[in-house]
Amino acid sequence: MYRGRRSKRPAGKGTFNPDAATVKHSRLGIWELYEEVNPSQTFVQVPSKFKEYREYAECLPYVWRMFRDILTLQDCHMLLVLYGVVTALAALVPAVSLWFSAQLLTIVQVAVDTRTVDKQLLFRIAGGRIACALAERVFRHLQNIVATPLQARVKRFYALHIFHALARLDLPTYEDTSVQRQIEASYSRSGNGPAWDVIRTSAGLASIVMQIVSQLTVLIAVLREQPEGALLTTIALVQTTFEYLSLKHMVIPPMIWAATTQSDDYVRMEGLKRLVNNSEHRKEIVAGNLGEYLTEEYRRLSKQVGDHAMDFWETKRYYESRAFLKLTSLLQTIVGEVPLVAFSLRAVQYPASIPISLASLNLLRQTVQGFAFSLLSLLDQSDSFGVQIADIKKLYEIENIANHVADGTEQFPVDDIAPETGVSIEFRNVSFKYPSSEKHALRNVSFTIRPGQLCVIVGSNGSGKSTILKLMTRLYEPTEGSIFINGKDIRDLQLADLRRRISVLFQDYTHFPLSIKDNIALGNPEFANDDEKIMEAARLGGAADIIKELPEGLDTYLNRPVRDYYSPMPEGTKTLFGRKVDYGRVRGAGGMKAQSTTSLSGGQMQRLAVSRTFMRSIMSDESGAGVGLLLFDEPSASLDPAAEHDLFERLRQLRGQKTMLFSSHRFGNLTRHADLLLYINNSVVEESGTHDELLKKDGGYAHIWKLQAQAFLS
Ligand SMILES: Nc1ncnc2c1ncn2[C@@H]1O[C@H](COP(=O)(O)OP(=O)(O)OP(=O)(O)O)[C@@H](O)[C@H]1O
Repeated sequence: MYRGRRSKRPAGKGTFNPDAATVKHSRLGIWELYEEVNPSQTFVQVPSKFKEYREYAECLPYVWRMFRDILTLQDCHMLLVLYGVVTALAALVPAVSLWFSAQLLTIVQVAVDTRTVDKQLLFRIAGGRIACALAERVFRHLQNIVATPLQARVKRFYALHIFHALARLDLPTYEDTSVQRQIEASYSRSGNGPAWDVIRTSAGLASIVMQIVSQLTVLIAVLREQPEGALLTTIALVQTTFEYLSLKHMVIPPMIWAATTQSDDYVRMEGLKRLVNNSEHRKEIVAGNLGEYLTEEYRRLSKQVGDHAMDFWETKRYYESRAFLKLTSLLQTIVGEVPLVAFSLRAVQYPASIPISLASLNLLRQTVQGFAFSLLSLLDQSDSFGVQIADIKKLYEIENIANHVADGTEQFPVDDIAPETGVSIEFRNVSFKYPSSEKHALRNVSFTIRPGQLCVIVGSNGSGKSTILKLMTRLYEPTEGSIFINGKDIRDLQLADLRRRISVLFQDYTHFPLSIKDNIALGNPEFANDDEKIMEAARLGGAADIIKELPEGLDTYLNRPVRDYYSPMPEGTKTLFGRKVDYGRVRGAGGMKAQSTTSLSGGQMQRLAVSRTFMRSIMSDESGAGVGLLLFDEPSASLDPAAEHDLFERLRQLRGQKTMLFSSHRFGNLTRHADLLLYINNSVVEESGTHDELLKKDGGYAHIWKLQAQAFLS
């Protein structure tokens, strides 16, 4: 029941502590369930409800804005009106149908009293009832027909809105958990988008109100002629309310809860299951001859855990089904029989009214049940409607999320500097901690790189090399100290200008889920359609030969974001729609992981990433954007020695007067030719100077250099 259903309201600020006194702990098999007991949920507290409604009221201007925005979309004006009209017509049908039922009842009553039937009237009324049933179907169908294009347009509009809001977020903002939650809320709970949810629920609420008013009108007319009406209505209302409440009690989970398992055996069992199901481990299972051992272990653990080896949802369902025979469900069964008992007692009291009361009983029960459910679901829907309109507020607010890294105001470069000239960089007492960490990644770092210099940062894993590069591009702000580029504090420069002057290849570069062409072209989108330039960048990055060998060349998707769908194919089918048939996906149906990527080696992927950097650094000169600083974080980590040599040669030839900075563990050609070496250890720059100077110093750099040199000599 919890599955796929988010809590009614997303958790707000604060923390959840499973050990707190307000948290109820229960053990379900191997699972420990912790539920926050919120007193305001058990008893409806008027002041808090009031506050809730006030909060919802604050969201109404956003809903108004939403409707205004939707009305500007193509044809949505007309579609919205049509949707409203069809919904209203559909809402009136039950009342008309009820009126016909009452007429039928009258005919039966007259027939009992007078033993005559007005046949014409009877047929007219029967026809009316059939027409009502048909009309209801037709209106629902029309509602769907109108809703489809309307929903598609609304969804498309807000998908773009969210896309834009997300695309402009910087790294620390995007990683911020409160921002993540806000983004999550702007997608809707139902998957249709919050805007469509609000339109549908508004129409639903209006429809319920119309149904209630129209049915009530007919009901009053019917009851006026029935002596037992008031009693039977009350009984039916009580019964329906009771059913509804016990259903609601079962369905709505507490808002905050968490479950975990302490069973190490179960955790290990699941681990083993994944190990054999996931194709990426297959090599090691086979080479390590692990098949038998794994089966034996799985058998042993499975026996140990026994019938409790169920995932959380299964366990939860099992325990819920055990609680079926609760007092409330027994009471519900008894209350269900009350109307018949009451009717029997009345029949004993007034035997003459038996036939007509029986008919009234059915009519009333049906109507009142429908009526009461409408009324109660109105209350329920108005609750979720509140949550939905609150989501609309969040949907609009995501466009106002302020980036943590504030934009500067100064243009860069100023006119007197030629775009192709390298820049100078100075770190002055820079310290930095990642937002999610208490530990310093850099501590009081100071150094200066002059224009056009080649600087190499060396140091062990985790010493802070990549962090220096991230701070230069202002992905993060220093916690203390300042960074200057051409003597200007980078915080004062316009971010777009600063980043245009820098080309960076991160160590943890990623391959975008786009074509190879896009992957390279996004280095400089200005030339996104210039295949010649893209291939030139690929050649410089050492990827041209790889691309030529791919059947789809530049248009190859390494990881296609949209998959093809097909049944298991006859064995001879090797390609479909011009692509290799992915048998992994067929295995996927059996729980195996699907492989849908064209695999390239780590080195080949790195060549593609380097090509993107070339696209940016070399091609941008022609566009006048002028990259003045090239940053490379371990650009050759996955390259073979020949490829590494070629890459550095090309970079040396092409860099001109640009300032270039590498981070590396490898000592060799690069460090020997560097104008400046920064030896960083444990977040601190311990040594700086040229290769010869640092060797003379005989410190940490010299020590590691000798270690690596020894490896070659011995
Ligand atoms: N996004 C992050 N959030 C929190 N801590 C981080 C993050 N990235 C890096 N760190 C931490 O900051 C420190 C410096 O990391 P950095 O990536 O700069 O090291 P590095 O010298 O480039 O290492 P390597 O040679 O392994 O690439 C490390 O202790 C690392 O664990």
